[in-house]
Amino acid sequence: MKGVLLVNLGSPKSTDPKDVKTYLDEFLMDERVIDLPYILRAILVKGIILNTRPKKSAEAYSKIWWDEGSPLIVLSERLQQKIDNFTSVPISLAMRYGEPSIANGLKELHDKGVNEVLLAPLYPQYAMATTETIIALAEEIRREHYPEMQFTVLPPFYNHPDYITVLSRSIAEKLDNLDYEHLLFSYHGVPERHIRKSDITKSHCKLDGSCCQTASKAHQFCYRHQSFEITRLVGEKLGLKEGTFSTSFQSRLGFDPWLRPYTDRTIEKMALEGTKKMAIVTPAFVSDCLETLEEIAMEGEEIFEENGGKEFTVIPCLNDREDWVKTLSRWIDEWAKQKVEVVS
Ligand SMILES: C=CC1=C(C)c2cc3[nH]c(cc4nc(cc5[nH]c(cc1n2)c(C)c5CCC(=O)O)C(CCC(=O)O)=C4C)c(C)c3C=C
Ligand SMILES: [Fe+2]
Ligand SMILES: [Fe+2]
Repeated sequence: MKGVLLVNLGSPKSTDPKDVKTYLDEFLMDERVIDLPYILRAILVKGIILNTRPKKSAEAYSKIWWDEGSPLIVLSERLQQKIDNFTSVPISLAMRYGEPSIANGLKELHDKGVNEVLLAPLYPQYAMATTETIIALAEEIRREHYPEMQFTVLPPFYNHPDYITVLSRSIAEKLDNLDYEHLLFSYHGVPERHIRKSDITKSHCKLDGSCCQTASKAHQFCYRHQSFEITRLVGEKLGLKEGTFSTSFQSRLGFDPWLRPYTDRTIEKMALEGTKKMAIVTPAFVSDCLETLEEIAMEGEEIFEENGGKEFTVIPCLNDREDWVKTLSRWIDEWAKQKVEVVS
C-alpha cells in the first residue's frame, strides 16, 4: 500500500528559550546544515551559538507565534489535512527537526499498512540543508526499522509548470492594482561552500553570475541556479518588465560568505536609491515561518522605512491555498496511480 510523508523544516516546541535551544541544537548540529567536522561544529554550536542565540531567537519567535503554535507547523498541518481530503492515500506530516518527527511519521504510515512511501520535502529547490538531510534521515530510519519499505522522493519542483503557475497567481493576486515599483524575490540563503559541494561536475560552479545561466548537469543540485530559475520563470509568466524585479538571499548566519546579494542590504539600497513602494515574495518557503513573518515582514519593512521607503508589501507563502493543495494532491495521485516504482 502507498502513502505520503510530507516533510517541512520544523520549529521549537514553544517560545521558551530552553525549547528554542533544544531545537537549534538539533538543527545546527546537523552536518548538512553546519558542515564542519564534528568537533569544530560542536565547539561552534554548543560552545558559542547556543550561549546567545536561543534568547534572541526566542524573542523573535514570540513576535510571530500563534495561539495554536508555530505558524510553520500550523500551516503545514492545515496543508496536510486539506491534501488528505483530496487524495486516496494516507498522508502523514513530519518535521526534519523537532516534532512531529520523521520517525513518528514513518511509524504512523507503517502502522496503516504502508510499504511504499512518497517522501515529499516541502521545498521547491534542492539543498544539502533541506532535501538532502531529509532523505538521509528518513533513509537511516527506514534501514533500521522498516527495511521492507520503499521510498520514492518527490523531486525539487522549482521549474514545474504547475508550481510556477500557482506561485505566479499568488503574486498576481496580491499585486493586482498595486502601484509597486520593484518586486524582490528573496530566498533563504546558504553558504557559498554548500553550492560548490553540491556541484556534481566539480567544475561548473564558479558563483560568478554566469554559471547558473549556463546549462549544466550541476543544476540538478544547485540551489542558486534553481532560485534564479524561479525568479526567471515567474517573471516570464507574469510578463514582468526587466529592471522591475530581482533576486536576493536572506537569513545568513556567521561570517562565511553566503549567497549574494543579501536581502537586508538590497532592501536598504533600494530605499536609499529612492524606491518608495516595493513588494517582496519568499518562494524558498512553502509555509510562512519565522523567516518570512519576522525577518521579512517586520525587520525588512523597518529597514525599508528607516531608509526612506513608504510601502512594503509582503506576499504570503503558498501555505494552504486551494490551488496549491490541488496541485500537490494531483502530483500525489499521479504517483499513486503509477504501477512501476522508481526507488531512490
Ligand atoms: C530553503 C530553506 C532553508 C535553508 C536552505 C536553510 C538553511 C540554513 N538555515 C540556517 C540557520 C537557521 N535557519 C533558521 C530558521 C529557518 N530556516 C528555514 C529554512 C531554511 N534554512 C526555515 C523555514 C526557518 C524558520 C523555522 C521556523 O520555525 O519558523 C534558524 C532559526 C531561527 C534563528 O535563530 O534565526 C537558524 C539558526 C543555516 C545555518 C542554514 C545553512 C545552510
Ligand atoms: Fe551556478
Ligand atoms: Fe534556515
